[in-house]
Amino acid sequence: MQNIEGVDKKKQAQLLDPSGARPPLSRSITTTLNPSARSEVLLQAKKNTILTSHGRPPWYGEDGKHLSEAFVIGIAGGSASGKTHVARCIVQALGSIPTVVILSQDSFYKRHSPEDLKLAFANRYDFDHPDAIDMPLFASCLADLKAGRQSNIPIYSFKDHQRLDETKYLYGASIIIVEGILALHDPELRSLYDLKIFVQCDSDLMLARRIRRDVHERGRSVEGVLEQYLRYVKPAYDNFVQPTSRYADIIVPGSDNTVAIDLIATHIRRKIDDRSSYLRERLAKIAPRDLTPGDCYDQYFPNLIVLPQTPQVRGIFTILRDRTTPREDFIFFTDRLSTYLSEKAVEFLPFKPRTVTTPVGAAYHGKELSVEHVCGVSILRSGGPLEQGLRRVIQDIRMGSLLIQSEVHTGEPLLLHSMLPVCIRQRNLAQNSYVFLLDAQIGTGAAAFMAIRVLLDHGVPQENIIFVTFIVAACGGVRVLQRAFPRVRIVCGAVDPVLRESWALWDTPPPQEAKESEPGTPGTPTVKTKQEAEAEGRKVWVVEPGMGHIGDRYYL
Ligand SMILES: Nc1ncnc2c1ncn2[C@@H]1O[C@H](COP(=O)(O)OP(=O)(O)O)[C@@H](O)[C@H]1O
Ligand SMILES: Nc1ccn([C@@H]2O[C@H](COP(=O)(O)O)[C@@H](O)[C@H]2O)c(=O)n1
Repeated sequence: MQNIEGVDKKKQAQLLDPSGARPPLSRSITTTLNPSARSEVLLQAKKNTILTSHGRPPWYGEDGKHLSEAFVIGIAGGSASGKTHVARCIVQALGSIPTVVILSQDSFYKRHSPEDLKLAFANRYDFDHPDAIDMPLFASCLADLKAGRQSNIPIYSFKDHQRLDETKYLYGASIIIVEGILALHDPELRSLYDLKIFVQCDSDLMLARRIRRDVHERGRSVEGVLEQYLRYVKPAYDNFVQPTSRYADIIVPGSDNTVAIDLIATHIRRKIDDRSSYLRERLAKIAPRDLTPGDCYDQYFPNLIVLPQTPQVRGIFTILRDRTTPREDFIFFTDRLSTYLSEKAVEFLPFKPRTVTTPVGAAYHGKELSVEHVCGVSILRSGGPLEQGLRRVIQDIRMGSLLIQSEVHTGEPLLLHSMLPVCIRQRNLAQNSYVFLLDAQIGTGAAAFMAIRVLLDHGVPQENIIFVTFIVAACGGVRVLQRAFPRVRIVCGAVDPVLRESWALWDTPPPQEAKESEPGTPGTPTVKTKQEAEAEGRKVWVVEPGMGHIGDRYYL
């Protein structure tokens, strides 16, 4: 998932964070964009790029299953009738959108043979006939996206008349707008749409627009455009495109169409209900149980693996839990503990027999990893402190990340960004990949829940996911997590008894600073009333005894 694409990278970075620093981690991205800048960005929306304006709220329920499918709109109409324009205007009119993609039929032109290419460059290839489109691939990619799975769609070059070798990875859209001259032609495609639109436009206007666009953007000559138009485009429009207008729920004019677009946006907004529904709070409060480190975890958490509480482990935790521990010691012992946890986690990878010859000529019957793809994914920012340990245990491991941030006032998780390794992005690889998911602690379990759901959407099997974490709150969301995803293993360093709701202020100073400051001087934490904190702060769930904010203590 990408944020606000369709503008150049520099401008995008400025829009996301005017200071040029890393993306804001404790605020919703919407707050950094002024409305007119966002509106401009939405109108420039690139095709085949996921666009999000304020993060993706949970799209699944407590059982871990999808609550609903993406809402799909199919837009057909003649070439240059204004289909893309209508799609972009809908995106803009939707305003605050969770995640939306404009999927273009152009991506699904079939791969052409050298003979086809010769004809294409001589304007003698019929690109407007339904046979020119790979309809089964089009429908299967759309079905994947609609079901919330990732898809790797082809990239097409109009200048080369050819499908390129690379593909475009798409994931996470809750609204999909499909546009293309034959978007309403194929019955399988039609069955996937929740709303069908046909853009009706004068032929002269379409021709004039097409000449201008093809000359400026697609490297064509006026003569070539006219030849192709008369030979193929116009007849195909009359035979295949125009007749599909009968399937449309709404006919939109190809110009002066703002009223129609507003009506459509209102209709879509009504259909998209808010699905976040305070999942974090429910996870935190479901069947709380006061477990202590002495309890038998197996009974409640079949796949929770806790490090043996040896004096060494307890010693490391004592240093990490101590609020006076200086940062360099905190980093050192965090890295030690994360190495220890990673060693434990690697035990769950499959090994196969391997025999080697030792330097003295004897045979040694040992083991080697029998899995092709292993990677790590950190939940940012607090998963970062576990990376060093994993890298020590598996050299050169590919790492990805998921930026999951709490919504300011509800504390609900929002998926703001995902950067996943290729072995997860490609479904055929994901099915055989093992993934170490890293986060510092599991409190309510909301972020863990979302991250696991993302991996499952990509086809990673539950049994191949190993969640590595320092602390789990016994009475938090871990129970729901294990119930929803019983085969996901959770490797942790300790189980803490308490999880309580609290309000954190934006700029709470680190503990050492707070301790040294005199009351009333800058850096001293101010005691606020609940109302003041609510107005200024953000809702957080605190694990006790815990280790404090592990990401802040490690990085700041
Ligand atoms: N309602 C409209 N008002 C003004 N110009 C439009 C309108 N719809 C489309 N255009 C212009 O016509 C051209 C072709 O539109 P586009 O949406 O790309 O067509 P299509 O996707 O149907 O091929 C673009 O330059 C676009 O800006
Ligand atoms: N190599 C190609 C492939 C397609 N076309 C033309 O594109 C038109 C569809 O795209 P729109 O954006 O206009 O919907 C279609 O009419 C094809 O003739 C092409 O020229 N070259």
